[in-house]
Amino acid sequence: MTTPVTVTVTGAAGQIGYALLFRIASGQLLGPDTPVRLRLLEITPAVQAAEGVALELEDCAFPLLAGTDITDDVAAAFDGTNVALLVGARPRTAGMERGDLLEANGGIFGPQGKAINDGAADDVRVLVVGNPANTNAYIAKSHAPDVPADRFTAMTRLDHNRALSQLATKTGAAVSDIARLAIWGNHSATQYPDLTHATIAGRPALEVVSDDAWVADDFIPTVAKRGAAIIAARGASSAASAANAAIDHVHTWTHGTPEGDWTSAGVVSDGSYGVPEGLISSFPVTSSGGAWQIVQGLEVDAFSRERIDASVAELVEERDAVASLGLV
Ligand SMILES: NC(=O)c1ccc[n+]([C@@H]2O[C@H](COP(=O)([O-])OP(=O)(O)OC[C@H]3O[C@@H](n4cnc5c(N)ncnc54)[C@H](O)[C@@H]3O)[C@@H](O)[C@H]2O)c1
Ligand SMILES: O=C(O)C[C@H](O)C(=O)O
Repeated sequence: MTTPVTVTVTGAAGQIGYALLFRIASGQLLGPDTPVRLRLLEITPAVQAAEGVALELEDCAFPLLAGTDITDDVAAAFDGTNVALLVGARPRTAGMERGDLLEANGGIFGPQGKAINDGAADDVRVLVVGNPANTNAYIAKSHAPDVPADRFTAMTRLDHNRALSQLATKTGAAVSDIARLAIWGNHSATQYPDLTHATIAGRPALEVVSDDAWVADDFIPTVAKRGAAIIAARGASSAASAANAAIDHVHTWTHGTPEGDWTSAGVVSDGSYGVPEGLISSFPVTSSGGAWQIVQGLEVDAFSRERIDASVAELVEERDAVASLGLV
C-alpha cells in the first residue's frame, strides 16, 4: 500500500471540521488512490469533542483512512505533516477591536507556523481557512523561514465558487461553462470578484450579461458580502461550503487546473499587478506540478484597478498592524 499522506486539521471539532474530515477520509481531498492519516489539533477543552468525531470517522470504515490522531500539542500536530489545513481561529467577539483580533490570532498562527517550520515534511502545503485568513497565513509564513513561502496559502476558493454560482444563475449558464473568473485581494468585504476576463461557453461573460449595473451593484457586493449573509441566515458562519472550498483548493493544488482555465487562491505576491511582494493576496492562479502560478499579463482596466487597490490597501493595513504588534 502507498504510504499514507499526513493531513493535519486544526479546529477539528468545529463546524468546518465536521464538514471537512469525512470528505478528506473518503478520498475527496487527495484522490481515490491516496491513503490519508488524519491529525486533529484542538484546544484542550475541545479534545473530547474531537475524540467523538474520530469515533465517527472510525464508524465510516473508510478504506483510505490509515488512522486518526488527536492532540492539543502544536508540535505533535505538525510533525511530519504533508498537508496542513489551518481552520481553528479566534473569532471576533462583541467589544473586540481589530487589533485584539489580530493579536489573538497571532498567538495561534505564529506558533503553528513555527511548528510547521520545525517539524513538517519537506513537501508541506498549508491552507489557512481561519479568519482573517490572508493575514493569518502571512503570520504563519513569517514564522517558517525554512519553508518555501509559496507553500503558505489562504482560502478564497469559497469566494470564487460563490461568484461562479451567481454568474451561472444570472445568465442561465452551467457552472461548467464558465471559465477565467477571478477573485483579487483579501477574503473580506473589500475583495474584488472580477468578470472582465471571464467567459461563458467561450463568449466574454460581460457581453453575455450585458448589464454593467448588475455587475457593480449586485454581483460584486453579493459575492463580497456573502459570508455575512450566511451568518445572518444561519446564525453561524458558512461551514459545508467552506469545507467544500478547502477540498477544492487542495485538490486543485495537487492535481492542477484544467487547460485554458484558472481559479483563485490567496498566494504570496511576487509583486505582480502592483500587489506588494510578500503579501498573501488572492489572484487568478493556475496550478501545475503541485505549485501555484499567478496568471500573468492580464489587462487591468480602471474599474478593476480601483477595486484591487482598495482590497490590497486593506491587506497592507493588516500587515502593518501585525508588524506593529510584534506578531511577525
Ligand atoms: N476563508 C473562508 O472562506 C472561510 C469561510 C468560512 C469560515 N471561515 C473561518 O474558519 C474558521 C473556523 O470556522 P468554524 O465555523 O469551523 O468555527 P468553529 O468555532 O465552529 O470551530 C473552530 C474550532 O477551532 C478550535 N480552535 C480555536 N483555537 C484553536 C487553536 N489554537 N488550535 C486548534 N484549534 C483551535 C475551536 O476549539 C473550535 O473547535 C473561522 O475563523 C471562520 O471565520 C473562513
Ligand atoms: O466567518 C466569516 O466571517 C465569514 C466567512 O469567512 C465566509 O466567507 O463565509
